[in-house]
Amino acid sequence: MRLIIRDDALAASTYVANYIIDRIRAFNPSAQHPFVLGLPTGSTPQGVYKILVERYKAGEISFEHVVTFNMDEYVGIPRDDAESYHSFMYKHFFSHVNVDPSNVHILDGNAANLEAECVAFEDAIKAAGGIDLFLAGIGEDGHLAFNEPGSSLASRTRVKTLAYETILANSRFFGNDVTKVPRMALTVGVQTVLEAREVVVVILGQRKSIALQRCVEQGVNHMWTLSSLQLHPHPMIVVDEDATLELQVKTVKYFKSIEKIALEEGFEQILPSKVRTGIGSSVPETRIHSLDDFDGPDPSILAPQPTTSRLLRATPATEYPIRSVSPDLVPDRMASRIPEPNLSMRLTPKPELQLTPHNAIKA
Ligand SMILES: N[C@@H]1[C@@H](O)[C@H](O)[C@@H](COP(=O)(O)O)O[C@@H]1O
Repeated sequence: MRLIIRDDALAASTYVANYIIDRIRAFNPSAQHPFVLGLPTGSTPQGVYKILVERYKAGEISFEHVVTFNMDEYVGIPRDDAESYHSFMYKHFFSHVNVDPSNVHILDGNAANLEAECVAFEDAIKAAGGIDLFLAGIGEDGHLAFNEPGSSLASRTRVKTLAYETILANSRFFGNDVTKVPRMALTVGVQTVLEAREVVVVILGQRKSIALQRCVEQGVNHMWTLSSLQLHPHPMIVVDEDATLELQVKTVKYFKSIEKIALEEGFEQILPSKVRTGIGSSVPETRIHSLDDFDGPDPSILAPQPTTSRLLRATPATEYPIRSVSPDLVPDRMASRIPEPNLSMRLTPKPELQLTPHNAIKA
């Protein structure tokens, strides 16, 4: 995991926007081989969207061949409601850049069959070749998308009941009236996020600092679903100083030193090589089970998915660049490292030559 710490929200957002732009440019997307970007909503990513829009307007990046998948959407509020995630995305991003509307995928929280909508969303991700970079934010309880505490770490896109804390936190967008906040949402699952080739999470402000601490310094735990990122091969969390308030000083120092050394060595992040190089490289075969694959008696029950990414497993491990080869540890006995003693230098004389009271009298 990489944890990038910047002084403030603007610096953190700038880092993330530049990072996404660099990735898209390096990928060199085309209509046949578009860059697939997962996107979040919330107040946190607004700074990133603002910078992406500015850079687009300055002619520095094009989203023409970028396919997008949004993480989540409320159930039951009209698509054109000011607080729907459809409205959010068009207001903050899509209406300002050259994303092709047919490349935009946002879950429909008003679909007649919500479960079928979720299955179709997973299928659309699969058809697009999987997500290249999933950008995300988190809730104060460490939720990723709407994967609330207790969500299965093997979950996929589904209907989710919102935790009361989330309803309370999001009521600020609904005139601070908790009764106006939708109780349900459609959300990608934890496993859907983990299958992206790269995951970048932005965390800003003191109110997210406990969640960051739980997810970075403690173990993988379904009560803090962001912690599942520890299972991903290429996760990056970008934070401002305030978000680090609950971290140990040594954790902060460690991640800062890692970034410094990486920069000195001339690289920022090593990625799976072939899958990242865009045009000309083959996209690994994606095998994600869907309801169609299930031929048992009850199609609503899917076999548990493994926690490791099928997409990433599709790429042979040898295609991942290796930073350095660490020599194997050969266990040895400490004694073999100690030179043979020089007997003439012994501090304790030979016992037989030692003058004891007994042989002193004899002498
Ligand atoms: N479903 C979204 C999450 O994807 C988002 O990360 C979270 C935090 O939002 P904010 O950035 O406003 O704190 O809000 C909602 O719960």
